[in-house]
Amino acid sequence: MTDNSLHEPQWALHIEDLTVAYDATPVLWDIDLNIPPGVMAAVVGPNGSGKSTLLKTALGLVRPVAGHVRFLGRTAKQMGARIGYVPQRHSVDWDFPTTVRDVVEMGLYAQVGWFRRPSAADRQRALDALAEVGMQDFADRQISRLSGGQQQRVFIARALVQEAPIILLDEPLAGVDATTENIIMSLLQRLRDLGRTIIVVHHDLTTVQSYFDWMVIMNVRVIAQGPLHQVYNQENLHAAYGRQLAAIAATP
Ligand SMILES: Nc1ncnc2c1ncn2[C@@H]1O[C@H](COP(=O)(O)OP(=O)(O)OP(=O)(O)O)[C@@H](O)[C@H]1O
Repeated sequence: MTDNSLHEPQWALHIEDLTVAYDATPVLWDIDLNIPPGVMAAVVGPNGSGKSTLLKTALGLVRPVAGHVRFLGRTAKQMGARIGYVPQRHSVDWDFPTTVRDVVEMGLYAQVGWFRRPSAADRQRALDALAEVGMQDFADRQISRLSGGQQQRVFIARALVQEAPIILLDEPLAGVDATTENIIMSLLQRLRDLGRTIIVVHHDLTTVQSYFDWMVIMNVRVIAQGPLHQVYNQENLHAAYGRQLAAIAATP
């Protein structure tokens, strides 16, 4: 029997009946989610509400108990490098001995093949991507010898060379200064304006309205999802954050 609901190419991200547990404790429960192409979507919710797990499960890095995920109608595996992923900074082994240039060139391998060396033109694309994020002067620096904000920008440059239509970022603004925040957000907005879909786990409710046009509010379950102006309201935020809300944001 074929299930046509699995193939939903009109959605950049389509998630159905997704349940995920760590050690028998459910951390995502019966998630149904649709994000259309070409939006800049914030995924918000309190600490431990399952935001990172949602991204990792969508990418196939965590195995769900139930449910399925499609990007533009395809599995994450079928999409391969057509999904860019910028993981949470603390989840990356920054001591791995590699240069900034190498990290960005890794984004090219899916296109040029693992066994072919990148051509001069490919390498130039990597440098161009570094220039886009203002990191061209750091190409030969060891990745471990960068600040947190600089590391994030390098990972974004890698997503840029992948030319992925969908980019997932897990708290790209955590611990970065205002200048880096501006560089990252204007770059992401430019990519969105070019038609890419940007999905960002975001912590700061005070900036969510200025940066995003789509929103998913979650706490183990999805509390609300849709265009930001429809979803960002006191009732939905309260349902997700409860009493914490007053402490973390001035809400509408
Ligand atoms: N590998 C793991 N093994 C066991 N439990 C885990 C694991 N990863 C996350 N958890 C738990 O799953 C829940 C959801 O975690 P997750 O990191 O997805 O939440 P989050 O919303 O991204 O949190 P934060 O905002 O603090 O980054 C938390 O209770 C967390 O402790």
